[in-house]
Amino acid sequence: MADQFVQNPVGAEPPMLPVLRWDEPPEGPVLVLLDQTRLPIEEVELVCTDVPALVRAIQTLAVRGAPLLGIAGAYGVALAAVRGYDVEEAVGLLEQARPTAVNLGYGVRQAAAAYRAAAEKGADAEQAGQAALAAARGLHEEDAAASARMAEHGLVLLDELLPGGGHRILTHCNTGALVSGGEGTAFAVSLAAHRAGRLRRLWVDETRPLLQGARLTAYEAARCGMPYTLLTDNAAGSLFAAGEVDAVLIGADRIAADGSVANKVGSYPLAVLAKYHHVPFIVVAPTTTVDLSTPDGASIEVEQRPGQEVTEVTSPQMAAAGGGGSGLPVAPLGTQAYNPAFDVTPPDLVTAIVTEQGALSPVTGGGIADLCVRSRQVTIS
Ligand SMILES: CSC[C@H]1O[C@H](OP(=O)(O)O)[C@H](O)[C@@H]1O
Repeated sequence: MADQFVQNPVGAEPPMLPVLRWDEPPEGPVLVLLDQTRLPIEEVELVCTDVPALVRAIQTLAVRGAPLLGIAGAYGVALAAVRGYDVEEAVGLLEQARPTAVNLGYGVRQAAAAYRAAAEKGADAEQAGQAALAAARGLHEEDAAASARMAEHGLVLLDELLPGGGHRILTHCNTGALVSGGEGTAFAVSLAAHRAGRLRRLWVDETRPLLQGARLTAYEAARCGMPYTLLTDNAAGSLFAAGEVDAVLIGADRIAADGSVANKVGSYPLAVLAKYHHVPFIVVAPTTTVDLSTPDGASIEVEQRPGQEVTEVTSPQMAAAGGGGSGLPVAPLGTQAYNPAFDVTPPDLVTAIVTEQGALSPVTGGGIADLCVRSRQVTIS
């Protein structure tokens, strides 16, 4: 099966992934997603014609990753509006679809605000729907631009922190084009290093239990012809001990006002390892991931996911092959499992946060709030 997807030669530059697009076929507007649960074996499109379908796609991680969730949420409001569904009901469903990534609520609120503003000015439903769609398209374009700027700022920081050429970068989960309107967040920095001839190795954590690293980051790195090696999450420590990691690059789902970072579970242990081994731990995220209304890490709601994701190994291909459930048990039936989707890294373990506005230390660099004021003119209460 793996030969359905052949690794590209080093240096390859494939077309952008069709991660998410708005389409208007004769039967009505739709949101078309690349179904990330089917990757890397199959590249399958998922067509959402209504908000419940999009909510299911978000909750099953067919579409995922903080910045992309914001974009999808905004398009979801537009989909409800142009198809004549209850927009306020759609806003509620979308905002609640997943709790941790602040971008989702931000994108939904941006599109909803555009819809309401148009309606208040006398626009009819179609015109107000188009206003929501324009807001979604704007968010999509802004995120693509932010991705490019984060890649630039991140590579400059890597070169400053790691003079002397080939960087060996450890990454966790997936932070590439599959989470973005552009080429991603942390992955985009690694890709920029690769394009500049300064990526010696990309160490890819598999990222149990949903394997975003093995299934998605390896897929993206292979497409781009990057020198990557997959590892089990519990092998990361031995890489640090062997001196094989020059920097850790990860994304974020929510950054609190004190610089605490919520990200895929397993990020916090990497931050502790990085601190112990004096390795830079760098978070790469757009300012839409910063939530100044969340004061600290303890205030971030961490999504708890079904224990079945831990006690079974599953894939859509297994489900399609038939049989009982879609999963292969790896624990006794009835086993209870602890399955937080994220963990929180305190600011003192974060070397730098790179956004589209630049890089700063959350502890010594003037604080994340200062960075966001410059970028989005947010008011600090
Ligand atoms: C840069 S956003 C990517 C971020 O989202 C992932 O979570 P999930 O796969 O559950 O959506 C993970 O936390 C990544 O770092």
